[in-house]
Amino acid sequence: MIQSPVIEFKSVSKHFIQNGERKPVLHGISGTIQRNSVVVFVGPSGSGKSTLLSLCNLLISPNEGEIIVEGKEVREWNISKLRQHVGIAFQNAPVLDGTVEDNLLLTYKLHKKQTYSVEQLIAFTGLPKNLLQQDARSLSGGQKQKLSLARTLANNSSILLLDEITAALDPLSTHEVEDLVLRLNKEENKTVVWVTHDLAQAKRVGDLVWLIEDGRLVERASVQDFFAAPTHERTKQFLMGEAAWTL
Ligand SMILES: Nc1ncnc2c1ncn2[C@@H]1O[C@H](COP(=O)(O)OP(=O)(O)OP(=O)(O)O)[C@@H](O)[C@H]1O
Repeated sequence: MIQSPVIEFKSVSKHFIQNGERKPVLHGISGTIQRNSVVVFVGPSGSGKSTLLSLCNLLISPNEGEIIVEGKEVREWNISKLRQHVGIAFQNAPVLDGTVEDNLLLTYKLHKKQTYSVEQLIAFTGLPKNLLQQDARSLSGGQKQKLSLARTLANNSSILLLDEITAALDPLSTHEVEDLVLRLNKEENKTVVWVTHDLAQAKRVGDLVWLIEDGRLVERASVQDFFAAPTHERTKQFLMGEAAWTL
């Protein structure tokens, strides 16, 4: 398979200023995300996973290093083009006032470009068509996530950044959202970067796993190697620690 990087992190460091103090969060992260892959970021709480994700569509900027998206440094992109190209979804999917259809049409109004019809989008998500006229705020958490993913499809984003998108969902909705993301990956060629705390989910969805600890990329491996044959002692400790939590 031809490897084609869509995101490259080059010695990326990030700190925040909190109460006048410099708080380092990421330390010289380097690595590449290949086109059409599903890369899962795992690691302890507070290790910097969401921060690394948020740098990719410039929700925040790096202090040092570069993030190259499709060959161009993020800060050189036109920001609205970057955010159209690199969609991001969070645990609580935001929906706008109005019907489900209004929510899906908003993307078209913003970008004046329609790749898929509203009917195609709703069919792709597996949501029933009769939901189109329903108030979007009345949807369940799982339905809101599917709507949010449909918006990234409407946007024609080719990279999807997903931050704990199933953390608040029941197991059935979690599996449905996973299936939807994997169809976006396989059928629509979306590259997916997925932050999760759920190692079973990482096994189900990932091609590659990155372990982030204390703002450092500790291990980057195929999902099989990560769980069956991790090379780093810290990965083994992390997996043992997580296994203890889930007993
Ligand atoms: N805007 C901010 N200002 C100050 N500190 C921040 C800010 N955003 C994140 N942090 C800090 O950066 C560190 C990394 O946070 P981040 O959310 O990236 O971790 P994470 O690995 O995604 O954690 P979790 O798994 O709990 O979501 C944390 O200590 C967090 O408090």
